[in-house]
Amino acid sequence: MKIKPYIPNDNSLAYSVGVTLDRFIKKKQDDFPFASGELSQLLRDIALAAKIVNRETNRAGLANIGGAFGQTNVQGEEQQKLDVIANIRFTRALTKGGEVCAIVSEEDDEVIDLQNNSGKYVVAIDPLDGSSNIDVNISIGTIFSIYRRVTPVGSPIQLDDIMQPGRQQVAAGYVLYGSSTMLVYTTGCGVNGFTYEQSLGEFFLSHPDMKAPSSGNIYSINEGISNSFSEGLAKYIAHCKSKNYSARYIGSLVADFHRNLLKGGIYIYPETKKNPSGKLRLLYEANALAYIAEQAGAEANDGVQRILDIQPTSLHQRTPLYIGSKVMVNEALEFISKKSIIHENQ
Ligand SMILES: O=P(O)(O)OC[C@H]1O[C@](O)(COP(=O)(O)O)[C@@H](O)[C@@H]1O
Ligand SMILES: [Mg+2]
Ligand SMILES: [Mg+2]
Repeated sequence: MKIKPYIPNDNSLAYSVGVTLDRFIKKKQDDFPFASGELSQLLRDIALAAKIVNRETNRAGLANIGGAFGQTNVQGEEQQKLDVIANIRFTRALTKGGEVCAIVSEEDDEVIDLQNNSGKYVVAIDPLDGSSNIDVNISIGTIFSIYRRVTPVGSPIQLDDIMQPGRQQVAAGYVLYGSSTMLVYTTGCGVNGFTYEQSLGEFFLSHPDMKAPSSGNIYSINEGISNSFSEGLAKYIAHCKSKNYSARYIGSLVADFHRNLLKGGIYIYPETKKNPSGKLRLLYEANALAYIAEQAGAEANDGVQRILDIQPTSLHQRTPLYIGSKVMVNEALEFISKKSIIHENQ
């Protein structure tokens, strides 16, 4: 009996489909000799829920799952049916996965204690980002942050497990339900993007080792709230216009962030009269994207400090957000800090 060594056949008839997310996670796990596989499983649980939510978003118009749910969440925002569906799907997947002890969700007033004290991880999640765009078929997303609990496994969860600054994330990412569906995440060793191949039901590595351009010519801000812009910010926006930068604003944070991460640009949601601390939420929007941004060579700031250094004090606290290409964020910060100082001295 003859035994022959396997020689990869790169015959174009059977082109390689690429690296699946599962295989990528496994390989990354092998890079960490002490890895126990729990974080890998947690990432798989998130990918599974993302596939289900992707299916729901794709058929939202058909299956009567578009539109309002008829309740408001703790932010006072009217919940969309898909907000609620996505919240159930992610919470269920994380519960069944068994790696998580607590969840902080945009759609739940309180911390969800999964009664699973053996769970090592805490997840903060925005199940459906860009809710105002659900019914008009514009890209929407999911945002997630993962922390290792700080109290001993087996003991009841404590506030310290939840109120961790963003720099303590062990993983973070987002799902973009757009013209294609992508999952982009980091575990602190760079950022990788995976595209969902619907017919195979698999995420495949499509954007390895993503790096943000250090600068760009895209600025993303809701100019409809310009009455609230500080003098410095108004000057910065005028500066962007004087440089003929392109204004791009989808109104879905994940989609605006993703575009700027690939092409170079800055996304700004400042403090406003309506939201003196900004609109976006620190624990399940800003922290995750800030971790991704920094891992891709970009930056994220609240106008004064690095987002990842903010010590959380409440579950649904908001923060101003200046995020994107390094040069552009620093330029914007210069404008806003300079103006306010001048203000004070006058
Ligand atoms: O309509 P506005 O005020 O510009 O706000 C848009 C921002 O609000 C959000 O929709 C808030 O997120 P949610 O949809 O998860 O509540 C962001 O995605 C988006 O960037
Ligand atoms: Mg959101
Ligand atoms: Mg949301």
